Amino acid sequence: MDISLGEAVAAGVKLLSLPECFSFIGSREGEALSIAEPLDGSILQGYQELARQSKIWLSLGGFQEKCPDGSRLFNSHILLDDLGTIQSCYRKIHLFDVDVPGGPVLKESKFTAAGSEMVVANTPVGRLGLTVCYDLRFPELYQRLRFEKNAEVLLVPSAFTKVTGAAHWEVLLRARAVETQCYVIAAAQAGKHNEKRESYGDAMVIDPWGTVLARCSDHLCTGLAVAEINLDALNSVRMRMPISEHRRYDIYGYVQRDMSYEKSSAL
Ligand SMILES: O=C(O)CNC(=O)[C@H](CS)NC(=O)CCC(=O)C(=O)O
Repeated sequence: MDISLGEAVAAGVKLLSLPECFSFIGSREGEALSIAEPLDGSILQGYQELARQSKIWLSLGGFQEKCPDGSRLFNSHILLDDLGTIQSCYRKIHLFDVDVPGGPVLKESKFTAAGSEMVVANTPVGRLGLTVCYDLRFPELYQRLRFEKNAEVLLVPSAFTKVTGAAHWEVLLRARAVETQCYVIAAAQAGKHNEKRESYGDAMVIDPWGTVLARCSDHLCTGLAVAEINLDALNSVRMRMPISEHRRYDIYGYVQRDMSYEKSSAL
């Protein structure tokens, strides 16, 4: 963490995104619940201090946030500003209860409670839409973040399984970027964590045309993918192909334009 943070600061990075399980990845069932803390606990305070010292925004995907009654956790994506203040907290709404073909059987809902709200936040790199990992498979969420809440940059911090990552990771991320005309920033866990868990890796940043601008393609190691978010380029893509105007809101029904979110964006 310190190494990548130092590298990021040296590279002039304004916002650094860390993957799901950035502070802890469990090897035994229920372990995550035993280390879970509320948002004002010491784990997050440490990251707040790092953000403050480094004057950098941090997107912390997949924090094990203890629910108020202590019985479960939320899989939370927290956004810290460059003063270390918590700006937003998104709680993962789709839980991964899946028997992965040729991979593990995972039942996230056993210890995790699902969130129920979409979250966007204005930052120096544009208006962010916060999501986590398995959410990536549910395009309605991204459609609403873009067409209802006017997101410009979609964040998908993840710990994709090796099997599903190899089959679906890049195609899903690029599809979300193209169909929303948003930047996509997808931080990713990589490599073998323990006997049972292995993550696919391949963190990447994608532009609104679907081009992969930067990636950590060595699946076995950690690293930093750095790219520029250019909102002029984003607006040019949107103006030339105005899908937000061509959308048949009248037919879809479930995706309504909320004009209060129309105004952008970068702080
Ligand atoms: O349990 C933890 O420690 C942290 N949470 C995760 O790793 C989550 C839930 S098990 N993983 C995913 O959502 C993988 C999705 C995925 O791989 C896919 O959609 O293909």
